[in-house]
Amino acid sequence: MNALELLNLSKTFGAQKALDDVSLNVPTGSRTVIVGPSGSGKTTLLRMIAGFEFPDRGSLTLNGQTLVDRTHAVPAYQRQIGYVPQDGALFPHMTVAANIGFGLALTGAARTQRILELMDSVALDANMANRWPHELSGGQQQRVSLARALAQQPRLMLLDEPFSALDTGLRSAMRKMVARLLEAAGVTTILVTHDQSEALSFADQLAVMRGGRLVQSGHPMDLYRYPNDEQTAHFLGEAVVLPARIEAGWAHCDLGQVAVNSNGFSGAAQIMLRPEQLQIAEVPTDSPGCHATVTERDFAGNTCTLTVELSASPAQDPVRSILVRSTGMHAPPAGSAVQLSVLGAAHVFGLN
Ligand SMILES: Nc1ncnc2c1ncn2[C@@H]1O[C@H](COP(=O)(O)OP(=O)(O)OP(=O)(O)O)[C@@H](O)[C@H]1O
Repeated sequence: MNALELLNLSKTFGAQKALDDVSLNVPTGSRTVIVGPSGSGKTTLLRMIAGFEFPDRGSLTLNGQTLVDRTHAVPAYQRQIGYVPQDGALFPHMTVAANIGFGLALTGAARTQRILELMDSVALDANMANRWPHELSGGQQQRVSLARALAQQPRLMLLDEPFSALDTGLRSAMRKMVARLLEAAGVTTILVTHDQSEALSFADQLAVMRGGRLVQSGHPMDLYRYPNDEQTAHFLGEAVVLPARIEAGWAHCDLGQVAVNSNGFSGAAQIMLRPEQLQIAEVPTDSPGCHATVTERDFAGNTCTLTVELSASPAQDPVRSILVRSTGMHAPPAGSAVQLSVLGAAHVFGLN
């Protein structure tokens, strides 16, 4: 069942089209991530769901209740939607406890008890209750902001780049903690980010935006493996894109013959492989197979990205340089003669 249904939403600011006919269903209890480059319309969409922005066209329904359509709009404060903005937006003149309890109807001991429960749920120590926002780290401020939003028992939680101010280690720990917490609370969540690895790891539904349009949505693994177009492929990770001739389930390209899921299609096409689908072996150059030379080694600890130059390219317009991922410790150095083989099938653009 869908918690939220967005239908044909459009919004223009002056001459700038911020949202262009966006439709999306958000299943109940899911974690949907909206990802896209800067200016693609993510925040506008989130603010529209929250009720801070109104569409020129389209409608928005939450748990069967129409929040916005041509005839009416439910104001933000009546929507029961939690919103955690990028900077946490804590009230600077209120303590942690007062921030979290801001909208709570409870009083006395019951109020204190509920605030402590909420602090506990976001892993904040009870002795922080009387601190001021400026006495907290970025991660702690985010957790207070989240606890404040959870206190309202929202029907939907909106998170706008909530981890962007945190350093890499804390960011991934916070992401896991928030995912666990929202799952345990059964709250349907929409998170906005421009960070593709964050999007892939947090989402069970991923929606990719570009230029105000929603270009693709689905399970993150499906979008990573089967992107609709080259731009989405590159946005979600490194991609090796090659021209090919497809015939009987095989792509004939600069890597030789590569398996594809072509659904009976034959003809010219662009194919895509992720660098981790390419295996590299150091071999003498006279053995059969696809030969290449390592031209660059980019060491990043546990992984290493190699740029390799193909030795012989049968295509008229050869793709000479491609990326391959290898384990950091055993990656051959620049200048090594190597042989490439492909793991699994390549994706053919234009067939999904
Ligand atoms: N209030 C506004 N007035 C005028 N233009 C706006 C307004 N809000 C957004 N825009 C424009 O609409 C487009 C979409 O902006 P939006 O903030 O939704 O993008 P975004 O994907 O969230 O970007 P970022 O990742 O940089 O936050 C941009 O071109 C932006 O300049």
